[in-house]
Amino acid sequence: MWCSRIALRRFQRIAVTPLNITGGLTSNVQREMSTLPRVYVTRQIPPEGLKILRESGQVQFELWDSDDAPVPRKELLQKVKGVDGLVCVLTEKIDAELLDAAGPNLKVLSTMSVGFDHLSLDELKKRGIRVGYTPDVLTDSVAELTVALLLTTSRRLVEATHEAKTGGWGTWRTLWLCGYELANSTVGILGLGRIGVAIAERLAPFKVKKFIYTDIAPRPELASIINAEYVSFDELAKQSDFLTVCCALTPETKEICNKDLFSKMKNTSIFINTSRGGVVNQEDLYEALSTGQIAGAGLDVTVPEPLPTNHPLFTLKNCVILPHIASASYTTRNAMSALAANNLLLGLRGEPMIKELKL
Ligand SMILES: O=CC(=O)O
Repeated sequence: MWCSRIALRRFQRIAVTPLNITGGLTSNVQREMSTLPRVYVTRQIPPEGLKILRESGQVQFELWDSDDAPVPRKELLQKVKGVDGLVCVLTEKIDAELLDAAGPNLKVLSTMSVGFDHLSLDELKKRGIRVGYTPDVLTDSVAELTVALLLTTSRRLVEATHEAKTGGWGTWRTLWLCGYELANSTVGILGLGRIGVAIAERLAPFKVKKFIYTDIAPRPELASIINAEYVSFDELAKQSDFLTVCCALTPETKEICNKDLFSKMKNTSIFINTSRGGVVNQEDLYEALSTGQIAGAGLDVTVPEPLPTNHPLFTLKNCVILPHIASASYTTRNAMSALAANNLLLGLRGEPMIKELKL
């Protein structure tokens, strides 16, 4: 608790608004600044990124000075008019309408996310807009959270704390709140990338027997790090005791986890998703969980977000739902904001970004 208070205070000290940037400057400096590239930042991003933008002397920026709610679409469409650069987060849909509103000055988009399903890549490419994103810096945090969610789900921790708090804890019982253990299990990874490898590395000490994965094609270099075997999609479903989804959301992976997959899984298996909600058909998942087709699911991502509190998935004891927090550690979110800021500045200078999407 003390830790989060200190972090919050630090955040409040460093955070700047557009007013702080220009406030107190001489009119000469203000005139000079008005020739700098204009940037709109769609969220109050963590302090490291703001500091980099502010101290760069390279841009003038304005931001939606809140982290509580996304900038309303109407305001966003107004604010992006004529900007040279845009820093966004994953709640902003960057589509043809927005890019048209921004106009031809927009040269660089920098998203503070590893996922890019909120971006219309074709539209960005058509307009020659370069795109930065934030992979790698969040890998550890996402892998840690995935392991936490997996254990929470498989060992029924939410149910257990609820029982303890609400009087359900009677005598010690032999099969009460039993779950499934990682020792001697097969862990399947759907979409093997940096994050899948990092998850497997963390799970291996739990004495997992075997790692398997599927992807568009084998990825031997990554697989060799964790000694994972490439299998078909069907085999992944059939063999996995724990199936963790790590793929990006693309037209090809949309709702790839549906009744076809769930019907092939063991009724003792646990399904975990920390990638994007759109890869799952939630009605099929509800069916699989409520009929006992699979044992449990842990989801950090859903469609929509936030998931309405009256959504049927919330009624299931064997479904643990988190509010999209996989990368939510102070270190990681600051690193993401710094990378997003640096990508933007490099892009605006016409230099290679640290992490740039190939369009
Ligand atoms: O989900 C989080 C991200 O894409 O960074």
